[in-house]
Amino acid sequence: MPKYVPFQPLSLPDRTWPNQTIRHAPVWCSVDLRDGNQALINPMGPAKKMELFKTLLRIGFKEIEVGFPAASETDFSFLRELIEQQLIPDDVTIQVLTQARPQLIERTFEAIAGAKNAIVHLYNSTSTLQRRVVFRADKAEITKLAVDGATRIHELASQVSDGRVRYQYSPESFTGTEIDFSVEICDAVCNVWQPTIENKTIINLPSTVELATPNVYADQIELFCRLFKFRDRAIISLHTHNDRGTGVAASELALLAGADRVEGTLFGNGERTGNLDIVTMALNLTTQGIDSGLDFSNIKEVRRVAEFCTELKVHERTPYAGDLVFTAFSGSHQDAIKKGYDAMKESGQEQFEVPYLTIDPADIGRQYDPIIRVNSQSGKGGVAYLVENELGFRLPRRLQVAFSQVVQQATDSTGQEMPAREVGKKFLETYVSPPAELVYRSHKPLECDLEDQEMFQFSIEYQGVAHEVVGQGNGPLDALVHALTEKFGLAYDIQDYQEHAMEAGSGSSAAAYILLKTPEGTELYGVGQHRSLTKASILGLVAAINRCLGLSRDATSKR
Ligand SMILES: CC(=O)SCCNC(=O)CCNC(=O)[C@H](O)C(C)(C)COP(=O)(O)OP(=O)(O)OC[C@H]1O[C@@H](n2cnc3c(N)ncnc32)[C@H](O)[C@@H]1OP(=O)(O)O
Ligand SMILES: CC(C)C(=O)C(=O)O
Repeated sequence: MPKYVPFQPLSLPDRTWPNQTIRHAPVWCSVDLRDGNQALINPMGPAKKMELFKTLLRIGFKEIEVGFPAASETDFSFLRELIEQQLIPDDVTIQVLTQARPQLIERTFEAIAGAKNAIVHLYNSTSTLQRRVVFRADKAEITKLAVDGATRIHELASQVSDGRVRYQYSPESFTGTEIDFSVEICDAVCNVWQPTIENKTIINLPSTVELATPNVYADQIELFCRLFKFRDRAIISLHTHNDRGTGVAASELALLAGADRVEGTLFGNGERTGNLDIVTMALNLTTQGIDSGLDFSNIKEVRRVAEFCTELKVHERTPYAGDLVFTAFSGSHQDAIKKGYDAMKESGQEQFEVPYLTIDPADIGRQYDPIIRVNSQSGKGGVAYLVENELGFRLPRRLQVAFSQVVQQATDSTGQEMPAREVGKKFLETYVSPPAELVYRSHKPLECDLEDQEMFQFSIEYQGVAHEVVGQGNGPLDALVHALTEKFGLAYDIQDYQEHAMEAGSGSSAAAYILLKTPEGTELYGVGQHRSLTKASILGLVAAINRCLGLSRDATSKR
């Protein structure tokens, strides 16, 4: 006998779920305070339970499994506190889990006394393996266990006069149970509970252990729904775990297969590899334009509470919530993201269409600025994005290329990420305020008789000495270049000039980008920023000249 044998899928050649699409959100039930809690190294105490409960309410859950009150005093007294302190909103139903054992069921009803709306959730395991090794019982005995439990629940519920009690039954380990037996036992339980169209029973079909690919679970759900006598009087609920890493996929496919309701936890906390991650599943719906009914607009706060209560960290790569999921390090991704945002801004379109991003981070309370982070794998797009975001400069393409090489050199030499603020600092010290041999103080126009020519006098300092220089040209930049060539022999050619107004918030100033060519043929940018466009241009030119001067200084010192 081999150690591992493949899961035998059921035969369902006329399956219909692959042709379906999800069109609306399921009913959600959070099981954070029960399945999530039972899997913790340190189960939550009353204060943490309360904080998590309140967070679940804020998110918008209307059904919350608050515990297994017959199993633990903490769960019991927490439930009593919720009920006695009237902390459960009228439109919220609390759910409690119990095994099919009379004393546990009785204690469960003591726990929910006074609750306006409660779901009593009965479970017993039904799989071939559990029947054989845990219960050592045949199908009839397992069915009797469930029916006896259901009967006791029905008796106790009929004595409740001050609240509504609904029923839920889970054939635990459903995925390892023959479908006809799952149907048989659920039919037997429903025969006791006698659900109606108005008062449906919840039949929860758990993938207690994920045993096969998600399509197999979908087949199981579809076939169950076809065979189950009470389908029209039942809410079919899913409860997937993530043993094979496909808990979300399994629930999504099973919704296609006809399920109505989904149980899960925030960020997938739960037994072993966890329960279905409700945050991921809900936000997956959001990205399809479907209102999930849950509010994750402040996902950071939800994550903070979940991490505090569970003492488990949300992994950096967790969909939507992880630290790194809105971060692109690699150059081509950064370039594409920047272009995507620019295109959306230009077109003013509503539809969110940015390469590599499935959701607008702002919709879940995350920020744009950490989207792009720069390390030695980054390219011009990301670097330009950061400079624009940090400082408001919209770099011409050639300057993007040039500056990304500057950044690349720095990140290659440190082997470290360069934070956005450092990138901004590097940009300023490289292009806006490089070491200055030449300093511009002021300028004024002079009379000029020549057509299409202007003349200016510039007050400058060169190599620590103040000078007044005069030059003429087709504008102030040209005039300054001529004046400096004439006076100091600084012969640089302007190759490119670009400018733009800086956006509001940057002090409504202008930015100018000057590309100079040295007599040796090297091209260097300088950047100026000032309230006056003319001064921004002159400052950009002076910055570029200082970079050229620095280059020849370096060359001389190396000789
Ligand atoms: C898949 C799930 O997540 S199901 C939820 C599981 N959650 C928990 O177990 C957390 C809370 N549980 C507990 O605190 C305890 O297990 C208790 C209080 C419920 C029961 O405690 P104990 O009776 O002392 O022990 P234990 O859990 O070992 O009981 C196992 C017995 O219950 C039986 N049993 C297990 N599940 C069920 C069930 N759903 N219905 C009836 N009997 C059951 C087992 O067959 C076993 O019987 P045996 O003692 O005759 O062999
Ligand atoms: C009690 C059931 C629903 C359960 O937690 C599981 O099967 O994982």
